Amino acid sequence: MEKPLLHIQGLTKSFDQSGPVVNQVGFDVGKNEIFALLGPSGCGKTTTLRLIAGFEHCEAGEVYIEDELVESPQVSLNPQKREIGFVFQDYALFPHMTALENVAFSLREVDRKKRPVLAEEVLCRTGMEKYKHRMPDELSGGQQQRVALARAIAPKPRLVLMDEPFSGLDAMLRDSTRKEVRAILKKSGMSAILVTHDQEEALSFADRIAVMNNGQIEQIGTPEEVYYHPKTQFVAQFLGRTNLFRAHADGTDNVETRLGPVKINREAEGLILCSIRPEHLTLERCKPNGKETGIITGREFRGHDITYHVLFKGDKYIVHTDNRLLFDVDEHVIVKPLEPAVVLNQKA
Ligand SMILES: Nc1ncnc2c1ncn2[C@@H]1O[C@H](COP(=O)(O)OP(=O)(O)OP(=O)(O)O)[C@@H](O)[C@H]1O
Repeated sequence: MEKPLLHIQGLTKSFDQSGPVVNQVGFDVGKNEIFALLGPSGCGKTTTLRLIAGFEHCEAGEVYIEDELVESPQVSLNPQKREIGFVFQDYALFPHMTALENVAFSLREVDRKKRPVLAEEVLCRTGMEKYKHRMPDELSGGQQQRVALARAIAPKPRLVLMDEPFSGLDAMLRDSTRKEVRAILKKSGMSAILVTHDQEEALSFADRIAVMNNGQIEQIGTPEEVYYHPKTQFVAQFLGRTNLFRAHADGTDNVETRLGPVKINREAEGLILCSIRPEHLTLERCKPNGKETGIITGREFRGHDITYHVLFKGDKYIVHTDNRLLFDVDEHVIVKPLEPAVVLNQKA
């Protein structure tokens, strides 16, 4: 495998006696890779980003950029020397400078005369050349964010760090800006780390995701891996809706459950906790048969798909179907798995 651009191991940081807020964090980011740190508020994402940037100092662990040690308890390379670009939630553009001046300002290392030409070229790449003479308050949120991105990538940093860059935008603009920013980063061959608490954003924006909880990484994988093959209950629940159930496994990849026999994604033994996504279950209409049938207790119609809430043999299930499977509340159904359930790791 090609050497990673960024390598982090055992990174640990505490602010006070209450224990580490970043605890033994380790991951790699490849060249041209977009990586996301995803987790709930307060789990340590921003602190991890600030440690990479050099705005905080760690008490244990190491950060390497292109094999250069930039952060450890003994080493703390000046943030400017790390060659990192930043994009924050509040854009942080200088209000008294035009878009072009904002971008040119980031090119302090470049000969003064060449700055406007280079700045214009980068604004062009982010589709903002038309607005180059506008002041930040004459631009929409999405446009300001694209100028902020142009400013971050203009000096050709080794890595771009983005902290909740889209959360100030409304839903429609957020989607389109996200797509554009991803395309710009990919076209420029940049590596980036996105910090977000929004799972949909991480799933659609990143090549790989690290799911963080309580200062630690619970799982690293592609969007498909973390969504469809969560390793822990936290990852299963944080990445979207899911159905959890316990079962006794007998060393095979089949378990007997109240749904009947269910396939699991690996051989297991003993009491196990499993997760199955709502879209991996389906419903079949049936005649009422006492406790053997389920009943639809609720439905959420969302146009292209429908989510049903089902009570089946005393357990509640969420089942997600396309809009051709129509049931009414109180109808009798049975719940059937379409895909194997995922066996979760359980903490001892
Ligand atoms: N300068 C600081 N001094 C003391 N505690 C801090 C400091 N910065 C962060 N913390 C604490 O560290 C923990 C992790 O914060 P951090 O900002 O890294 O989390 P986060 O996952 O980015 O959350 P959010 O999405 O809310 O920003 C929190 O409990 C926070 O209160």
